[in-house]
Parts: sequence; structure tokens; C-alpha cells
Amino acid sequence: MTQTISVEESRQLDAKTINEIGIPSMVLMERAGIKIYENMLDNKDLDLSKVLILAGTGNNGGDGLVVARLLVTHGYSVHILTVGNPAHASDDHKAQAKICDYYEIPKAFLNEDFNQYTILVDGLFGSGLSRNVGGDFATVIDKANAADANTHAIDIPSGLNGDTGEVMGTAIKAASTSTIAYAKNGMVTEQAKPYTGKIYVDDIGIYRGKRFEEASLIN
Ligand SMILES: NC(=O)C1=CN([C@@H]2O[C@H](COP(=O)(O)OP(=O)(O)OC[C@H]3O[C@@H](n4cnc5c(N)ncnc54)[C@H](O)[C@@H]3O)[C@@H](O)[C@H]2O)[C@@H](O)CC1
Ligand SMILES: [K+]
Repeated sequence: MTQTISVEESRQLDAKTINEIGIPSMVLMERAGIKIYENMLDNKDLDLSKVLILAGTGNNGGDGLVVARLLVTHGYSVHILTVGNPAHASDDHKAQAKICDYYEIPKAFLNEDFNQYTILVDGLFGSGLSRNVGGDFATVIDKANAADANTHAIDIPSGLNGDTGEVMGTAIKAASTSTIAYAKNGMVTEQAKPYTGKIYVDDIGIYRGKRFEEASLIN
């Protein structure tokens, strides 16, 4: 059974958990990263021998950087491709990037051959996606979809509209997705299935309101 919420509701719940209840956002990011890492170990369709993390500069990318570090500290081979301007990264992303630098996790570049990797992790956009995808982001998404490797998406496959399940220009076709707290309404539509793959719903301590406990159940 999957309860679903809108992207705006997910952002409100994140904000309430952090600002009103007082769980620090970095704690939530760490918990998200641990769950996503565990989901990747659980999905036997994923070959984790050589990992490429695709990281946007927001908190979705920050989640990806936590996964990168957890994989590295457990002996996996990991590269990070950051897309977007790191100078404009969110504060939590910057903090996670500094931690990745401590572990000397190698960087990948836009012109990289994605076929040298056995799995791609999509941390380009999550609930912050606000317009159609273009430029380097579109190039990376199209390269990921054309690659032999499976992709595991974080929160929402990048480019997928979490409310409607529509593709905003182009979108990641994931083998599996770790969605945070609740699946988003558009992710359980028929048209979203080729993009989300298998959905893991990860409880990371985000506030679960009464309204959501009573929400209608899907599936
Ligand atoms: N601290 C929190 O609130 C938590 C956030 N989490 C993660 O953070 C994500 C949300 O993070 P953010 O709010 O930083 O947003 P995203 O990381 O989803 O997006 C980053 C930024 O991309 C820009 N953007 C939007 N559409 C674009 C486009 N088409 N082309 C280029 N740039 C575009 C926006 O300025 C946006 O702020 C969630 O999906 C989840 O993965 C989780 O770690 C749980 C806790
Ligand atoms: K994503």
C-alpha cells in the first residue's frame, strides 16, 4: 500500500520537520543517504561494482553525495559528476561536498563515457524541479538513459513531474527509486512507471501528520 502526497506537501513536511520540530536538515540528509544506500544493496538488479553519482547542486544532489561516501567507506568504487555551478550549491550540499573531498572521492566530467560504470545514481533534481530540463542537465539525463548501466533515482526521477507523472523535457528512466517519506502523486501513475522502476519509500524521520495517516491508500 502506498500513500502519496503532492510535491508541495512534501516540501512543507520537510520544512515543518526542520524549522518547527527541530530535526536538523543535515540529520535528515544523512538518514536519507543511509536508506538510499540500503535500498541499492537490496535491489539485486543493480550491479554496484562501479558507481557514478550524478549530483545536481541542491539537496537532492546532497543526498547523492551521502550515498557516494557510504559506498566509498564500504569499499565500492565511486565517481561523482556534479552538474551545475558548485558556487550556487545549497548549504547542505556544500557541507557534503566537503566531506566527499575529505575522502578524496574522484570526480567525473561531462564528457565521460557512462558505459564504464555499472550503475548510475540520479541525484540531479528532486522536489526542487521547477521548470523544463535543458542544457547540461538534459545532456546528462539523455546519456544516462542511453547507457548500459541501470540507474537508481533519489526521491523523484530527475525531469519527472512529481505531481502529474509527465516528463518535463527529458527524464531519467530508473530501474528503481528511493523516494523520501512518501511517494509523490505523479510517481504512481501508469505513465511514470518506466521512469520510477521499483519504488522504495524511505522513512527518514519526516513529520507524519494526521491528515496523511488518514489519506486514501493506493494499490
Ligand atoms: N533538508 C530537506 O529539506 C531535505 C531534502 N531532501 C532532498 O532534497 C531534495 C530537494 O532539494 P532542493 O530543494 O535543494 O531541490 P533540488 O535538489 O530538487 O533542486 C535543486 C535546484 O535546482 C534548480 N532547478 C529546478 N529546476 C531546474 C531545471 N529545470 N534546470 C536547472 N535547475 C533547476 C532549483 O533552483 C532547485 O532549487 C528532495 O527531493 C530530497 O531528495 C532530503 O535530503 C530530505 C530532507
Ligand atoms: K532525482
